[in-house]
Amino acid sequence: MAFSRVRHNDRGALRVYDGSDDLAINLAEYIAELSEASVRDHGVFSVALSGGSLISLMRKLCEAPYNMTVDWARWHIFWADERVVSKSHSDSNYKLAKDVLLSKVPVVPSHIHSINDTVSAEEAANDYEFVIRQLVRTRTICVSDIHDCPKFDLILLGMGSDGHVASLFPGHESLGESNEWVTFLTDAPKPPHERITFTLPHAMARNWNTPPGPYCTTREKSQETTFFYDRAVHWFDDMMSPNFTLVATGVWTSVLPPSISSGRYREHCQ
Ligand SMILES: O=C1O[C@H](COP(=O)(O)O)[C@@H](O)[C@H](O)[C@H]1O
Repeated sequence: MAFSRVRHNDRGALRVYDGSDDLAINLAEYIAELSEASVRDHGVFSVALSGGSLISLMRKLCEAPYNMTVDWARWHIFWADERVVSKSHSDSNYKLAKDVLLSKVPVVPSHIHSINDTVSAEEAANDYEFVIRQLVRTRTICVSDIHDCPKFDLILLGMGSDGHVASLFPGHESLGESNEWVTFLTDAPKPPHERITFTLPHAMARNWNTPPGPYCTTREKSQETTFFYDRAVHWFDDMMSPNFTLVATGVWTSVLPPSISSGRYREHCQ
């Protein structure tokens, strides 16, 4: 059965699927429904992507019926994190999304808000925050009801095997940044070392009374030897906040704390 109808959770949700295909089918349906609801509500669907395995999990959006039924012209695409490399570099999150998804659907090129790849990491982060501020001002991106902060219609976050989401790495000093919406790293533990990323409050709604919008993170891989469960586990409190949906395959949920994997968050999808 499909992912349940889009709704705003009053708590986080965990949705577990049998395998990668099952997850991808349901993720496409979830995104398509959210796109439709957002366009109906305010004429735009603003979505912030990550890189990595998340992008291939979005593959079903290029196929029928979504390639025809989604209102692609209303999409505005952002990146929750990006590696500071040229857009044609194989490490570029933009290139990955372009190759796998964006080149296959009729998104308006000027609605693809990629980073400036010709400047330093610090300049790219400042520049990207400026772009987002302009689009908040014109209400292309909605604004939080209680803060003057962006409220994307969807932020899609993968999770690395070391527990990082966007380019927020467990234990890294950039986690302390709370004034900016976008920050930069020049020493990311995972190469490439130069990156920009939404900050933790921005990406995960921590410290905000009202979460700014729906969040979805995906994990499909099985438990890997490199997965430091104890390093990643501190995210889960943030993740399971209202509006956060954690989408995973059954095999991965074996590494989740029992309170999340079998408890109050779990939604039954079949
Ligand atoms: O470096 C990154 O890794 C994460 C996770 O990637 P995955 O391939 O392990 O799923 C990704 O979400 C992030 O955007 C990217 O910059």
